[in-house]
Amino acid sequence: MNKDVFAVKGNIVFTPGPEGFTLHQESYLIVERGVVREICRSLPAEYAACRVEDYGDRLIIPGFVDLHTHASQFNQRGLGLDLQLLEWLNEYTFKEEARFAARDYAAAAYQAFAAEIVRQGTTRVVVFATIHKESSELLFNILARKGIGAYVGKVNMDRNCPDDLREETEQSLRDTEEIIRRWQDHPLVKPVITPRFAPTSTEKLLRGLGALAVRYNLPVQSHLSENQAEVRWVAELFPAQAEYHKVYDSFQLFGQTPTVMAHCIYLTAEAVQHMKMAQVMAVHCPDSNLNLASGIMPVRKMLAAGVPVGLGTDIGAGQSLFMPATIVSAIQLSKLYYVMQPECKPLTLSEAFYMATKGGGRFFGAVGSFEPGYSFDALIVDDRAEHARGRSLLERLQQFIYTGNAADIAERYIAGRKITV
Ligand SMILES: O=c1[nH]c(=O)c2nc[nH]c2[nH]1
Repeated sequence: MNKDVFAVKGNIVFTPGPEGFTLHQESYLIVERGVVREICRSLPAEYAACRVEDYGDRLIIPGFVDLHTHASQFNQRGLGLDLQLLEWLNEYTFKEEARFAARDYAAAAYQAFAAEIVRQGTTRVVVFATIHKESSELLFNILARKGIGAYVGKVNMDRNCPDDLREETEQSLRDTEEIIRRWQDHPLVKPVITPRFAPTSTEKLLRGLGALAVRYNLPVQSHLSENQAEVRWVAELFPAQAEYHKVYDSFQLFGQTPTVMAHCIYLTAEAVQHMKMAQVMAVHCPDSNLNLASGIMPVRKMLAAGVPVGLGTDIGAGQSLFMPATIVSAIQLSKLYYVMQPECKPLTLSEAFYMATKGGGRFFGAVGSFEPGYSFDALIVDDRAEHARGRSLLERLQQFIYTGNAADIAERYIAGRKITV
């Protein structure tokens, strides 16, 4: 039997669409060359000789996709969260990110970050590093060695930030291009163009980054309309643009290549339509939005308009890397929003789970589901505690999402490979 084929056996749960879960009790999932081939109740004769990883009564669910977080803010989790965005950046975040000029500091922080996201069950991550070329490349290397699927962004900033984080524009673009050339063909860890946000970018920088995105056909990540003071500031800095998103769009950084924008709280109907038309993905980061008192993303309106939405932990404005906690926060925040605006129905568990798996996973391609052709990114959840006994698979999943933690995750697979914690 081909060594590239194996099967996992257990209780398989996933969301092919946001409207509900697909459940396969005590079934086999066949993996070939890292990709899901099929799910079946008994092992077909052609696979009789293949290795079976038998997980008994445990749950097998897709690995989580964290669509927005900052590896460089891992060490500052929980700090300064009585502040709002712009003060928090100045008082805490920029000071922390300046420390990544030192290679040893960056290596230790990024090792800790990578170990923690694996432990917490995240199998794919879209992540900000800092402006520093060397330490950003450390992050690429550390994630690649662990076998994690990632888009890593060397951050670009050339104004409105402390001197020790302000790049010379041409150098910033050269450093970015160097990293692109070295990493664009890596199978799992790839570069993403990362202007921090409009206020810390000159037009020249944005123009150069948009040109790189298009020339190398690379995805883009940034922040959009997170905080009201930020939105007003962007209007002052870019008076020629009628709206925040148009700043990015006018420099080919808004859907010309696959794009994720974090937060998206204060958008006009026109901006939402633009996102739908360009299929720009919105990343909902509920913990971050609560902590920095930023506001609530109108998720239901975005979904109804046809905007693709994923979820992000947004460390260090968010406090936890555990994606089920982000799923719960997104649902809870949608319920608060519903109380204020009853026409916006709360998110269901399957909708939020979908956002944290297949919904966000589309940024990586066929990721986040167990349909044939999808990358086998999976978690084995060992929830066989007293409270789970006699419950349905769906109830067990509900309890894991609402009350579980990293200790309940027995194994992790990424692209068919078992990843060690
Ligand atoms: O939550 C956030 N974290 C950041 O680091 C950041 N930078 C710009 N805007 C931001 N928002």
